[in-house]
Amino acid sequence: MKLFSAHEMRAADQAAADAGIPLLLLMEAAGRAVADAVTRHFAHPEVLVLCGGGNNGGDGYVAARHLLASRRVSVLELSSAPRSDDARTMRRALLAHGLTPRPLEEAALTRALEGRPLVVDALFGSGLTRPLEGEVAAAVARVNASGCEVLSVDVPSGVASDTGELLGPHVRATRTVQLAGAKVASLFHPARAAFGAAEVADIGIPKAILEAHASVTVLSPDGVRAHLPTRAPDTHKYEVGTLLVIAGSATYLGAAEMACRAALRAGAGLVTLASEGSFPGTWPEIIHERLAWDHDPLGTLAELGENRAQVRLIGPGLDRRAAAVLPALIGQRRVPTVLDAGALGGGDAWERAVRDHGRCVLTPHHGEAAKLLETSAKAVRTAPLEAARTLAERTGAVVVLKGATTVVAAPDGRTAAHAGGHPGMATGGTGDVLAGLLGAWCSDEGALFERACAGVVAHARAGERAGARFGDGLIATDLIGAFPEAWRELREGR
Ligand SMILES: NC(=O)C1=CN([C@@H]2O[C@H](COP(=O)(O)OP(=O)(O)OC[C@H]3O[C@@H](n4cnc5c(N)ncnc54)[C@H](OP(=O)(O)O)[C@@H]3O)[C@@H](O)[C@H]2O)[C@@H](O)CC1
Ligand SMILES: Nc1ncnc2c1ncn2[C@@H]1O[C@H](COP(=O)(O)OP(=O)(O)O)[C@@H](O)[C@H]1O
Ligand SMILES: [K+]
Repeated sequence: MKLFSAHEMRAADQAAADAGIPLLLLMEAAGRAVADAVTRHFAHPEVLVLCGGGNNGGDGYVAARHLLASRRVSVLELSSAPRSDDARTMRRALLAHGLTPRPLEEAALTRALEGRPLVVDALFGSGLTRPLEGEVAAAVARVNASGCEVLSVDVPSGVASDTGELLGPHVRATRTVQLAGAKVASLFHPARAAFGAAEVADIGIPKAILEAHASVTVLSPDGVRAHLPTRAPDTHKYEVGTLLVIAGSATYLGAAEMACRAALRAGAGLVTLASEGSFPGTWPEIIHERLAWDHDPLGTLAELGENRAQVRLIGPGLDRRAAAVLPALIGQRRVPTVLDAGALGGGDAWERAVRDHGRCVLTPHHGEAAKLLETSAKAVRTAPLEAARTLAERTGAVVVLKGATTVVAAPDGRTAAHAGGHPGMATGGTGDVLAGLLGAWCSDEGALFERACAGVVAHARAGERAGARFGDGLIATDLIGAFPEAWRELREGR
């Protein structure tokens, strides 16, 4: 599935029109899809349709017409007459069926809501350009306070479709029927919550046109299945990918250990942890190479054979003293390299090293991305797709921008987003687990973007499984425990 900005959707509409499918046809299909969703999901005998002055309102008139056959329907419209020819045409068609819209005024709305109808919200869609205010904002507040169930058309009115940030007053929908494709706001919090259950309706724009106009893929288990690592029956440990983890410090040795354990559970052939200090060794499978950050760490690491470091992960719980050698460390081996946490150093030399390397995967959370982009975490949260793309373009690396919705961006512009997981994952160490499993899965250097996408979905699935068991009290190691089953489910299409 693809994710659309308002601009991309308008361009797709235009391309459809140029190809011979006029907007009026799309609007008819849109309104029909909304009426079908009402029939499928709601049993209310009474439906109140609220129509705005744009094409979103046009969809509302169509839905009202189709619902007349099975429900008691009333329509309240914003006092401004429909602006587009298409919406006007649909309004006339409704009149021809004997239903006359009435003005959306306070008294009329209050009366209509008393009958506890299903409300179809067709006030504003992707054309919203500013926060709702005055009478419209008051009407939306009244709908929200009524306790009535609401089905929004395309976007809950008042939500700006291109960002997860909320502009101002908005409808809180029970369900939203998005037209032709998912909207950016439906994937990112806090706007995502306003959509309720979100679905996408096909309104007859040819698939090729939709594909050509969308730049972001919504990740799904089905979408990443082809990129899950598989192994031949006669393989050996040096063939499936060995991982060198350069991580840990006196305080954060646990981060390094969790990354190593996750990598082993994700199928790494051999995992070597290079860190200073003694390592508890509770997982005897992890090989420990001692290094001293003050005594030629690069020399120590250089002595490790090539076959022990087909992929590197640098960063979880990394000792602060590593910062001084970070650019040289990144450049030391040309193998796929995941840079997490302490290895997301930033600065000119770091950025040059990452760009020159050319096979890096960066896994910042919003705060780390803000530091790398020299902006605020709020700016990253407002435009995470743009932030991930900019960072990927600047560094030439695949960027995994972590959050409740995670964005994956490749330097060539491919972008994907995933909204899975569980709120319980907001706990220390879950990022280390992701870093470890990406380390295990990024052995295919020709498919770093695809493998990163698969890793993000599998990590989120493990979080969902652990969340179902432990709720908000899940801890990072629970994810490692849940990972094998999550991986199996994805492989088997469950
Ligand atoms: N391919 C598809 O997906 C298809 C989509 N279709 C449908 O079209 C919808 C987009 O339609 P749209 O462009 O006419 O915009 P829509 O949201 O109805 O109206 C907004 C209008 O109101 C105005 N306005 C903005 N903000 C405001 C505010 N705060 N307070 C007051 N006024 C405000 C603004 O005008 P302005 O005042 O800024 O000049 C604007 O013109 C889309 O969501 C979907 O439902 C289908 O019909 C066909 C195929
Ligand atoms: N509310 C949430 N819903 C889903 N996933 C989440 C949520 N909060 C955090 N995550 C995921 O948990 C991980 C947290 O990573 P990070 O912030 O680096 O934690 P740490 O550094 O403590 O390991 C990321 O993969 C992120 O996508
Ligand atoms: K709407």
